[in-house]
Amino acid sequence: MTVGQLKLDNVKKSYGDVEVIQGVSLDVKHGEFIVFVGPSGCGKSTLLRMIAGLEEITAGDVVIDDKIVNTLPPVKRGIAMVFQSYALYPHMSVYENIAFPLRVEKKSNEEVDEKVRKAAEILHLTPRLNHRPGELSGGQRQRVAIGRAIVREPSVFLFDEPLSNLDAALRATMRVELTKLHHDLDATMIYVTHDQVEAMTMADRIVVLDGGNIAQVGTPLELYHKPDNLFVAGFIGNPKMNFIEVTGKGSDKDGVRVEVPNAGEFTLPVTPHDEDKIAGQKLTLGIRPEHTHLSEGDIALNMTANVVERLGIHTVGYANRDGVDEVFCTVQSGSAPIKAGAPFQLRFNAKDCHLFDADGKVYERKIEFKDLSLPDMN
Ligand SMILES: Nc1ncnc2c1ncn2[C@@H]1O[C@H](COP(=O)(O)OP(=O)(O)OP(=O)(O)O)[C@@H](O)[C@H]1O
Repeated sequence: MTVGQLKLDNVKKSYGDVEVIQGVSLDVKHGEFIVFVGPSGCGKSTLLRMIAGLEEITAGDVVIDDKIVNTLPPVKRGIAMVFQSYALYPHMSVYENIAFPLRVEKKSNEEVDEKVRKAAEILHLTPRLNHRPGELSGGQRQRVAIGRAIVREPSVFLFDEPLSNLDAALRATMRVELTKLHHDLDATMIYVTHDQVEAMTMADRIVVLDGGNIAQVGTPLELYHKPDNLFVAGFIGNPKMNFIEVTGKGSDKDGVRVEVPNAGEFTLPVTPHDEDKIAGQKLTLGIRPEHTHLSEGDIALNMTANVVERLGIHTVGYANRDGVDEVFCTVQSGSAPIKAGAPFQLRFNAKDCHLFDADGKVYERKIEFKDLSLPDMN
């Protein structure tokens, strides 16, 4: 049996009449780094707590290493959880904080010492073992909390927004450290965050949750380039994908014809899933900011820039479309010629567009984005 496998089989959770997890199924393989992401209230923490055994499940099964654990208490599930608040004991040394779960299990002093020192080495805490938590930085405290999880040698690590109390610079450093730790431990990790940069940079696969349902599961680049629906398209990517309401005109072998208000009719290279439901339908065109240009592109929109953010590596412009109630975002590298308050023409190509039906479901693109075929970084 391989350890570190997790399976969720149609798990549900209700509080009274409200179903906050509405039937989630997921297979996690040994060694995967899975990130649950989604807006506040979508059920990320509840799902994680159901896996941990901190929350009863209303229906379905949680299976860890081939064993249904629905009714097992947290300590018997082979998991270890790291929370946003480090929950360290202030009067104990770093050593004793890390040792704590082993002391509870009445392990011998030799075993405790071996495991604590090994964890401290992995986490670069060896020089701090005699310090109290109050003498450590936020990042170091979070590493102590992770050390306490490591010594238990769990099948699955669960993280609930572990970096959200840290400042931006420390978060970036800890992201890299956690990714390395995942690699060094070869452990299965489930990580909850509302920060999509954390999700994109750390995950092998991301689970996007929307209102207690899985909106899509995939590698970061799959979600970025092939979103299944409007929700995922709008959630993954910063700055966000631009959306324009368009009217369906029909379809042929080249794709779906749409009318873009104040710009004209264009054929987008996508495959309709329901040919009858195109003409006259309100559809949504999506275009990523980095696919917009100032000089080239089949589709041209007249805009007025309102805010220009110069970030050095690139410039982000926010603009209103003349005569249409939309705010557009564009990204250019180098020094962008658009100026706040000035009119300009924003252009993009039909081949770079995504198209979503009236229910928000994507029409499959006929052309794949190239970098989707990049080899996996792991
Ligand atoms: N004990 C509870 N009783 C009733 N409703 C609850 C309880 N715990 C959570 N909920 C509801 O369940 C839904 C999901 O909550 P959950 O904390 O899992 O969301 P989340 O995605 O982790 O959000 P956040 O990012 O804000 O932490 C929310 O609508 C919340 O109000």
